[in-house]
Amino acid sequence: MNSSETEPPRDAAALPAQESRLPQSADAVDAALRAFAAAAPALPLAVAFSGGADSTALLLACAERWPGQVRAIHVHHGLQAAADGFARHCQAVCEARAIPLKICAIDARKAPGQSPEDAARQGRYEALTAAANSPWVDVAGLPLGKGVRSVLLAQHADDQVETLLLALSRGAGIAGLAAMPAHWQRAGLQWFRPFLSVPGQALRDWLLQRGQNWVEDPTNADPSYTRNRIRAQLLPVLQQVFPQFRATFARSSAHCAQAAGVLEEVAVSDLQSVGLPPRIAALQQLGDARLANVLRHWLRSLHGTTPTAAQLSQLMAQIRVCTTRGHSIHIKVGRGFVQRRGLVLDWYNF
Ligand SMILES: Nc1ncnc2c1ncn2[C@@H]1O[C@H](COP(=O)(O)OP(=O)(O)OP(=O)(O)O)[C@@H](O)[C@H]1O
Repeated sequence: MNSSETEPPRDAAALPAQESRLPQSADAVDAALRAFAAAAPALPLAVAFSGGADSTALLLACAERWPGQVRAIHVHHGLQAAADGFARHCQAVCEARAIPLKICAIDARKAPGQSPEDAARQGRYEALTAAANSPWVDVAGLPLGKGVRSVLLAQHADDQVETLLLALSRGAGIAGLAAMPAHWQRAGLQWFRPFLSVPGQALRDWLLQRGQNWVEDPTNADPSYTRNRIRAQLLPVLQQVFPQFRATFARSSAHCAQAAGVLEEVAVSDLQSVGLPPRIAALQQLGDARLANVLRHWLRSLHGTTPTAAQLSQLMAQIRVCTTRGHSIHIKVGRGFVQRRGLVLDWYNF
């Protein structure tokens, strides 16, 4: 969810006629949940519950499938006036179904150089991790034991397409075009996105079928966010020109995810051979693509920084011409500098 003013929860009964149609696409929700259940996620699980349509559908679908094994975590960003209303809505949904809920208030102020969305996302992951890992009580306040083992996020097929288009617009490489993973592990938890194959409209249809309301984040309609412009302007055109775009774009992202895995393996092995810190003579033995790959990996995995395309190509050019003892290298890269120290490259920042 992004920011700003409030809107009352939407009631299925009060929706305009055209939104009340119930196409077969709601079946996509059940199919996705069946596929997710077949992967036997570790229980109990928690759904990251914003109160919006997507996570409301995920929470209810999971609660139906795993009664008594599902919890909800709502992060109160405090960023917009509507935040109290979102939290109240989450409370009401969970109380009605006896789903244990934790509401975590965070102060998602951005650090210098960070976007407000990144600050909110980072704060949200930290809060979700802490809430998931700490003890739970049921709705009557009785202990339910230690933390949950899996956390579920409700991003869907349209979100995945938006992520891919945003990556393309930045000129991202293979790892960026892989878009969002459906499963990963972090901080002792399994994280899942079970709805990545489900169109956003199917989730809304599924909720309407059940007469379940949700909160509409007013910032989702704010055209100053690129993601919102993609949703409002680009996706309808894609739908007309490439009706299967959700599935085919997802397939491309899956190919990229696989290729990114191979590149990572090659980078790990090349970094082992060039050594730490990387030896210049060993780097010079690599072809351009592998040199770029291993330098990116070195900078990201060891120094937590990503070079721009221009910085990387400048660094590579310097490595190539570094053939004399007196040749110095000192280049701004990401959040720091790469410099030559004798036979090796060093990275430092202030
Ligand atoms: N305030 C929040 N508290 C808990 N989980 C959240 C919160 N905001 C987002 N999430 C989780 O992260 C996912 C992606 O968030 P994003 O902001 O992209 O979507 P959203 O518009 O909030 O989705 P939804 O329709 O579920 O509200 C959500 O589907 C939800 O699972």
